[in-house]
Amino acid sequence: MTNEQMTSSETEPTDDQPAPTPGTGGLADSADAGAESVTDRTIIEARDLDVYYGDDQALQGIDMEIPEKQVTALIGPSGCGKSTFLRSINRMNDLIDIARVEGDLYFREKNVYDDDVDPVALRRKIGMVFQSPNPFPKSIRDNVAYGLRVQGKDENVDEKVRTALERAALLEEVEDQLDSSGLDLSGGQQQRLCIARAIAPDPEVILMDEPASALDPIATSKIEDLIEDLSEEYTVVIVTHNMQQAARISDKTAVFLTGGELVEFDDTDKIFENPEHDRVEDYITGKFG
Ligand SMILES: Nc1ncnc2c1ncn2[C@@H]1O[C@H](COP(=O)(O)OP(=O)(O)OP(=O)(O)O)[C@@H](O)[C@H]1O
Repeated sequence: MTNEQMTSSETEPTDDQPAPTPGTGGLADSADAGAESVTDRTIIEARDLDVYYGDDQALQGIDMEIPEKQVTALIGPSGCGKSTFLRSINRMNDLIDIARVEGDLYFREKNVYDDDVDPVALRRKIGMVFQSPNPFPKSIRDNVAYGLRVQGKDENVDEKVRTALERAALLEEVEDQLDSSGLDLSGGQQQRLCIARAIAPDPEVILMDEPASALDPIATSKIEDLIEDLSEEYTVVIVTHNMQQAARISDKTAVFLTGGELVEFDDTDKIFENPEHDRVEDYITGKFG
């Protein structure tokens, strides 16, 4: 995007949207952005976003406004572009050689694809949890401390590790074994450890790509409870194949359909009880997908 294409809201600080400060990778500081609790303020906005892999288009003209400190679920049949959209938010698609993004993706009104945005700084603010739990072959403590040390946030590491484990609803279970390997935990505990690792550096947004799909029902239910709790402090965007899960835990739901189109985005209750589009109703009621 060129400067000519920028709107004034991206170039001029406003009362509730200060200009990015130096040393923050081109992004505004969360402290600057205000710390009020639940709001309907948009934190992430896609405008006419297209993503291609080589010549194949995976997302078409996506427009979406994701509210802060709420849970937004991305649902839709396999291959419709949910993970691609998730990865475009924190520029994980940059790591895929053939991926190309067109259009705009704003994080707190700053286009994350602008030249002055450092993707590594962006990923500090927008963390990610993957489908399969992937702890490092390190101790529980070092798994959680990893992100802090990488970012030079190495003061009071032990306290920050405990806080992150507590926020991830894992501290009670592992308190006496912080020096044991993260790989010795159960699958559900490993996933909560990965969530603790993601939240230790205190991001603003947590992206989750089917975080419970490899877990049993009890571990899944713990992760769902945790996601609801996390949304008091963080914005959560979650890809799920499980429609009941989306209905249970999300405030907003985006329905993508084949071809990489966002067909409907609304309050979760509206999507599941009275969707606008027949294709969404057919998908929700299991007629396809
Ligand atoms: N690394 C890649 N290289 C090439 N094509 C890709 C890549 N990742 C995804 N695609 C293609 O982009 C389209 C969207 O894929 P994506 O994984 O985003 O969909 P999805 O809705 O998350 O699917 P699923 O529910 O099966 O995980 C698919 O056609 C897929 O084959």
